[in-house]
Amino acid sequence: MDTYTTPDFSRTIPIDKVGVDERVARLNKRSIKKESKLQGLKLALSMIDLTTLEGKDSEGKVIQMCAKARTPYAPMPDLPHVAAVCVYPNMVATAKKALKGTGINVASVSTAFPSGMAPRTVKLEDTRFAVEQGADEIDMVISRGEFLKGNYSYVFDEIAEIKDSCGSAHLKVILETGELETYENVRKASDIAMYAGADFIKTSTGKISPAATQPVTLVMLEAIRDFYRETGRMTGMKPAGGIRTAKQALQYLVLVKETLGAAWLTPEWFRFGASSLTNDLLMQIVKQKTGIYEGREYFSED
Ligand SMILES: O=C[C@H](O)COP(=O)(O)O
Repeated sequence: MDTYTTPDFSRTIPIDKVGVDERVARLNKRSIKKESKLQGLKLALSMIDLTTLEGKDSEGKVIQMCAKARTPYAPMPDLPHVAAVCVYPNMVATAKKALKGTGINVASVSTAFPSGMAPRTVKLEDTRFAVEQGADEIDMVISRGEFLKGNYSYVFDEIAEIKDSCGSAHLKVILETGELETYENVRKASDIAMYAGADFIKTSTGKISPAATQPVTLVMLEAIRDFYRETGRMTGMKPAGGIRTAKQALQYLVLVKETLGAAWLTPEWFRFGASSLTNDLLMQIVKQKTGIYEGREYFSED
């Protein structure tokens, strides 16, 4: 039984913005040596939620993306597969079928993604539909308008209700940090999501700018660390949107290791939400293994 008490969310935890930015800059200076770099690149590949969230998505595109998810680069069949594919609810069944027996999860966005501007009943139905279609993971958005009005109990209750409707599917809660205005709000939204039952907290939908940034991710990682100290419960982290290069991915892994420790450096606890990071990781992996840079044309579209 849980023995912790839910905090008073009207209290604001101050964040030292300069300190956060300086810590990120300092950690970005770490250089990663050859063998650890290869390991880091493969690890990052295994942590990707390979994503397509376009209004023009088709079954064909999703099937193609699932093939890439299973075998990121055919000439190196020993490379890890990605962690999950992330799609709209009406593409879940297609992805589930294409990934049968692979161990790759299907994540579905939900709750009137990306805006979240729909009644609660619609959001619950959206979630139940995705779960019925076979989603292993649900990526919901918080109600940013209610949050910014200070209606924290609304945001908390909504997350808790969506969590209930997920059944055994894991719940990722998207804060859409680019709309939250301050680091203090990012911290508060992280805490609300975790105390309401989030399995993961996620930065962004990828639909508005700025999407994931390293300072915002650090604020969220520190919230996860403090929540773990308080409750003993681990929560996963997913930066998403705008992460396109292997260099960025390795920098994120350093942030995780230094803030939460090695226990979080697995696909169970850390993901990258990305539509086009895979090929840059593959190019760098090939470079590390062979010394040769293959051109982008050698890698299939994500
Ligand atoms: O959750 C993932 C994002 O929607 C993907 O964003 P991206 O296209 O900038 O990689």
